[in-house]
Amino acid sequence: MTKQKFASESLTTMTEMVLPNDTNTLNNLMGGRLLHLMDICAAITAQKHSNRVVVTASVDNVSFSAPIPLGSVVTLRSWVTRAFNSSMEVYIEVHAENIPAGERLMSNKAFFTFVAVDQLGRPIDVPAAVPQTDEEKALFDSALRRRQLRLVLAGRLKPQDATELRALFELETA
Ligand SMILES: CC(=O)SCCNC(=O)CCNC(=O)[C@H](O)C(C)(C)COP(=O)(O)OP(=O)(O)OC[C@H]1O[C@@H](n2cnc3c(N)ncnc32)[C@H](O)[C@@H]1OP(=O)(O)O
Repeated sequence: MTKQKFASESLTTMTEMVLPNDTNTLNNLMGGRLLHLMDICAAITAQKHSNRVVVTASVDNVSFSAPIPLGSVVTLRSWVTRAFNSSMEVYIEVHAENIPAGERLMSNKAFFTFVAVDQLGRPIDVPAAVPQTDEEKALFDSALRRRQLRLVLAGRLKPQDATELRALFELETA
């Protein structure tokens, strides 16, 4: 298997129009529908990086700060920020556009974690992700901190073992 891949090789873009079936009673895109689209786009990204079947292991905080009205064009863009052993962190950002009005805003961004699995659902190692641009490098550098935070919150890592978080809060290591 390839030992490493550029982050840009996993770049995925998806574009959808918000239709009546996607909306709530205020004619805005349902949050769950948006999460579904984000999950698909991010999963394709993780597949591109690993060339494996992938499963969603976790989704970090997603905020819905502005409603996305019926008729908007939603563009999702994602790439693998960093790969660990079998898991990959995927960054995804969502833009909503009113094309006739010439308006475009970033509506959401989030980090998903996917795990590559074999045919029996067992985790399997993936290539390292190599960042190239400044943005990719910044997200790569901060990925270990986010990984430790989500694993602590999931009860999979003891807070005292979260070295990056301890350094962030300048806690004593002794
Ligand atoms: C695309 C989709 O929507 S798929 C459908 C929704 N998702 C699912 O059904 C997944 C269900 N969950 C699972 O199958 C399992 O819990 C798995 C495959 C995610 C993990 O399996 P485990 O037996 O716990 O494996 P293990 O403890 O070895 O962990 C494997 C990796 O998952 C990571 N992981 C496990 N849980 C989490 C979590 N909550 N958040 C982030 N990463 C996690 C681990 O850190 C590890 O990463 P690493 O290999 O890079 O170090």
